[in-house]
Amino acid sequence: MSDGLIVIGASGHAKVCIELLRDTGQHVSFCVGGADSGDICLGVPVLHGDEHLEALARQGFRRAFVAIGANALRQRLAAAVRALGFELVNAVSPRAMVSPSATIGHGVAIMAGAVINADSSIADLAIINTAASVDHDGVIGEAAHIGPQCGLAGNVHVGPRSFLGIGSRVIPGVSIGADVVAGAGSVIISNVAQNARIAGIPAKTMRKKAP
Ligand SMILES: CC(=O)SCCNC(=O)CCNC(=O)[C@H](O)C(C)(C)COP(=O)(O)OP(=O)(O)OC[C@H]1O[C@@H](n2cnc3c(N)ncnc32)[C@H](O)[C@@H]1OP(=O)(O)O
Repeated sequence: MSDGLIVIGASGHAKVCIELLRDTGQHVSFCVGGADSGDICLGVPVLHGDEHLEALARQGFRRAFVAIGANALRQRLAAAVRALGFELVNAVSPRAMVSPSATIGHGVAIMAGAVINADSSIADLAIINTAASVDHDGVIGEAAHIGPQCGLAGNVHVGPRSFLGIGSRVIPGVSIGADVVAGAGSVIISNVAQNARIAGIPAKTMRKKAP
């Protein structure tokens, strides 16, 4: 069995995650990217195509991290990787502040400067991006992405696969459904239904594009 770690993805998000993993003393052996990925990602050799995962599992690799920004795709790939027998590790910056009473799932990324406060829960595959904060009793759903510099007040719930764009703000007690997209700088002051696309101050449903 190999101690080395496989990162799925070879993009900008993967670069940040590779550095987080290195910061915690972990060695990334290979990235698995798409056909159009480069050959090297931050010094890590890139294999092209998901079919390489099966071969890596046969070679004894057992630990993986899915570094894909797109939420639904990250969730699908994680299921495939787990089915091959890989364990999903976390990439948590030593420069993040994670409360000892918070619960953190598997395959989670928490970037530098992020703060996760008391009794919060961060589900599998969530991303808490650079300098974002999740205050007390927050609940972040599976494969959700809290963008850089977002500020979530206490008791905010974010559903699975939802994305809050950079610099969004959420007042206390708000519940955001699954698969929501909130534009950069949204100020969210009331509950949001699943699949909604919202933006603005205060955040409102975005106009549909003309066909
Ligand atoms: C480390 C990292 O990089 S992590 C990644 C962080 N990424 C982000 O934060 C991205 C956030 N993305 C956004 O805010 C995008 O604008 C989205 C997803 C909300 C919308 O993107 P699109 O679907 O392409 O919408 P589009 O650009 O066509 O805009 C549609 C309308 O919404 C408006 N709009 C778009 N974004 C916003 C916003 N954040 N706030 C207010 N209005 C907005 C546009 O002005 C446009 O208005 P109009 O119809 O009156 O002209």
